[in-house]
Amino acid sequence: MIILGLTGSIGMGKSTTARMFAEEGVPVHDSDAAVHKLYEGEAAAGIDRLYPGTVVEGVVDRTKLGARVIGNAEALKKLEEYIHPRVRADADAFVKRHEEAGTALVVLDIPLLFETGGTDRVDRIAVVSAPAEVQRQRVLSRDGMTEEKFAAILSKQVPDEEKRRRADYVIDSSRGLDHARKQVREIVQELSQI
Ligand SMILES: CC(C)(COP(=O)(O)OP(=O)(O)OC[C@H]1O[C@@H](n2cnc3c(N)ncnc32)[C@H](O)[C@@H]1O)[C@@H](O)C(=O)NCCC(=O)NCCS
Ligand SMILES: Nc1ncnc2c1ncn2[C@@H]1O[C@H](COP(=O)(O)OP(=O)(O)OP(=O)(O)O)[C@@H](O)[C@H]1O
Repeated sequence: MIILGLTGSIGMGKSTTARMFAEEGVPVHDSDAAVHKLYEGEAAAGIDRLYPGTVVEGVVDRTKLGARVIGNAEALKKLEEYIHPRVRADADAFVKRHEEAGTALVVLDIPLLFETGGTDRVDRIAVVSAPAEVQRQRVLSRDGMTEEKFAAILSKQVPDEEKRRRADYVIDSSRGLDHARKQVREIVQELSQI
């Protein structure tokens, strides 16, 4: 089985591209969705202990938690130490399930693939990318996003240029959905033949 790691910096179009892989019939594990799921259940009590006041009615409030950790290196590190091993376990179980089922290709959608040393867990890497100006416009048009928040997040991410350099495939999301879908299809075709 081939494990393709899919990643990209904030606003590069990673989630949109992950959906395209799923539409091609490739099983996709979404790290961010795993975080959401954990925040809605298992991890809520632990997060409430670490960051009192960020859990509302048993569910982690991401805006409240984000306000505590974005731009605060120590707090973010503590959160990562708590949540990343749990997300990794979820992804490992997904891989094991598909290995046992004889699946040929799976995608691990990991926003922080490079930042968290996840590159060893995948066979190939696809990076979703777009020019910095496109990224900036996309991100700043989101509700609740500010220049400061954007800068704080970017400073925690491996630069796009380095990601592109270290990738096996670079998917350009700045030339429309059809263009990206074509690239996704080509990758799926190539990797399904291995
Ligand atoms: C800080 C939190 C609560 C903010 O939630 P919110 O829904 O507002 O934002 P969202 O998750 O969509 O993230 C926005 C952008 O920040 C980036 N980002 C999130 N966490 C991190 C991090 N630890 N380091 C660098 N970038 C990060 C994401 O990749 C994304 O591009 C949330 O991102 C979180 O719990 N982060 C820690 C877990 C994590 O590392 N997740 C990302 C990979 S699984
Ligand atoms: N191939 C594409 N063509 C046109 N627009 C795109 C393409 N891919 C993504 N977009 C647009 O870019 C924006 C960001 O995309 P998306 O939410 O997939 O990014 P992301 O990388 O997952 O973001 P984050 O890491 O912040 O969660 C969205 O508005 C989406 O519609």
